[in-house]
Amino acid sequence: MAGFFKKIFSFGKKEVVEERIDETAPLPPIKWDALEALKPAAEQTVPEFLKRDEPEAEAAPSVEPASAPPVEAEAEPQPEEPKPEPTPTIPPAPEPIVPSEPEPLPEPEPIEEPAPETPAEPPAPEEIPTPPVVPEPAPEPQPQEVPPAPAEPEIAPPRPETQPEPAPAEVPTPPAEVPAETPAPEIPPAEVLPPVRQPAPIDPEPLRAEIAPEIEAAATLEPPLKEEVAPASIAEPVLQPVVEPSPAAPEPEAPPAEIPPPIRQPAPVETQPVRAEIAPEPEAIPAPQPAPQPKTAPVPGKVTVTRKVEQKAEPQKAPEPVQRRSWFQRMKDGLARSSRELTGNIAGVFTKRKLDEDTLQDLEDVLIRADLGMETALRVTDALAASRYGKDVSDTEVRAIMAAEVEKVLTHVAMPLELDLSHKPHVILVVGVNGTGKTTTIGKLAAKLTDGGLSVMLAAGDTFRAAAIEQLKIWGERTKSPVIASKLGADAAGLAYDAFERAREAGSDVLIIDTAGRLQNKTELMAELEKIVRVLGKLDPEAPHTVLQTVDATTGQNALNQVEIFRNVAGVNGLVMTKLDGTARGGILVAIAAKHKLPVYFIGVGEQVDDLEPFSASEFARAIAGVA
Ligand SMILES: Nc1nc2c(ncn2[C@@H]2O[C@H](COP(=O)(O)OP(=O)(O)OP(=O)(O)O)[C@@H](O)[C@H]2O)c(=O)[nH]1
Repeated sequence: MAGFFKKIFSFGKKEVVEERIDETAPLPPIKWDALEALKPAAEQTVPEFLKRDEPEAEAAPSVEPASAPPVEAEAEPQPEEPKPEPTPTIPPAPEPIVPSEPEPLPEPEPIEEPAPETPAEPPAPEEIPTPPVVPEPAPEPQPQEVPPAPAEPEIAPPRPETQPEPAPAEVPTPPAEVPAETPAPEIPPAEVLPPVRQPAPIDPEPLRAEIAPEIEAAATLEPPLKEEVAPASIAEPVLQPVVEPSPAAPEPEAPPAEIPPPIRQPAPVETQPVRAEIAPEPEAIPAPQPAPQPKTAPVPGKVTVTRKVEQKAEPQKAPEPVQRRSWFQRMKDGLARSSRELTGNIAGVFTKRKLDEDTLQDLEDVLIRADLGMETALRVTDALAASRYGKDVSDTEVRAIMAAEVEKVLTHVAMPLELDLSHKPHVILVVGVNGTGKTTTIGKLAAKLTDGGLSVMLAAGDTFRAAAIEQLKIWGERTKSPVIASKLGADAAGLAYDAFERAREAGSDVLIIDTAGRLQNKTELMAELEKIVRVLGKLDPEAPHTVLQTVDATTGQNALNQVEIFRNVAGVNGLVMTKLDGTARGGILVAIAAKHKLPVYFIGVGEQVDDLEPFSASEFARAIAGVA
């Protein structure tokens, strides 16, 4: 078999190459040496080729080195010696190539060499260069081979030469063509040939498959290079499209397997629509195309901007009007806990019971536990007994009587804050235990005053806490009111004095002075407050004109003591009940009012600037009694 193969290959090449070889006659001797040195065992076959090559031309030897090795490889490679043999064939190849025409042959050889080295599938990338090499020899032999009918079989030999080398297993394929002449023994290889030839183009296919996205572009180039030349010529064009659509590179993995086959046929049509789709879709596919994104930035930019604008505009405008509630409703909601507890207990006392001493005592206990105070509790029970004693009484009737009596108590303290603007400025000193809402109340009040057209100046008299100073500055910014502050730990009285002068110089209508509320050191606190009042009196004997104390409604009965202390030390002449929202002890306001009879100017039911409202005895009484 090996002998036949060699002869056939040599003949086919001889005929084709003879005319070319005439130009390079000196090469024959070189082949002798190379062949002999390379394969001593193949000397038997070598002489045959040599005899024929010498007379006809150099082309024969050039063909032989390529064909000879495979022939031997066939006999030996089948056992497993293909690896050592391909290497010897390589050196002779360059020598015959030296002439000029055989150059195409040596080129495919070096290219094929890497292929056998990587017999596995990975050689795919290496096979890519092979196709480009094939076209070079192809055009040349074609003119020569075309005239004879065997042009195709002749073209095949060069390919089998290239093919057997890339895959040692395919080495027998070249002989497959031989069977064409000897059909009987070679039938199996003949069948093998077609698949073998196809695999050669198939090898580049996997490469295309990997570069699936680019294959489309390559397909456009295929039409001119249809048939066999396609793979060789495709190699170069494939690289070009690969570079261009590289952004689509990430996608090839999944689609390539399916795409490759159909892509070749509709190649020209597919490439265009694909590009067209990519162009308009940069928005939807921004991730896969990192580079083009910045170029298409305007589109996503517009989208994001519109979304942000809508989101900001809608939520801000929509909820605001919805949250707007009447002051009474907000106060009622704030006192809901206090009211529920109180009314619930009242209902429990008067369920299916006639009003007697026991029920009156139980009601008195309920009102006292609700922080309304002893005085207010007695007022309610006395009023109820006077009209309903010995009769069935519903909790609704009890709550109505309670609301009326509470209102009577609060009416005397529910007074509006009056500012004597004959004083420039009208000085408001705000005192109270720390955490009761002094600074917050100052901010809320400043907002009301500035909204009313008054000029306000703020003084950060709580020099013990940096946070208090900063908090007041924030309120100053909100209300556009200047804030006079000093270093941390500075003398509060000195600051108050300076602020008074500054406000007077500025012509401010109102000066609101914040103070510390450290009850931990009562003596020191008292001394500080007394000093502030004394210093302010030096500038204006009537200053401070208003001394507001903030009372935290959540503190319960302790608020009574706090008012007692600050009233005596700082001369408190007005109250602001804070944190009435969410507390169950709102009744303390009634107790404070009944005991101290101090004006309650405002109540706070929240932390927002609008959560400070003038105190209304009727509304508060109805709210806490649960009367609509
Ligand atoms: N829920 C509610 N919280 C309030 C109210 N008034 C004030 N607060 C909050 O109570 C906390 C204390 O308020 P401040 O204004 O710092 O009290 P302060 O008396 O100045 O405290 P010091 O600076 O430590 O003396 C803050 O978190 C306020 O937001 C109110 O009416 N309702």
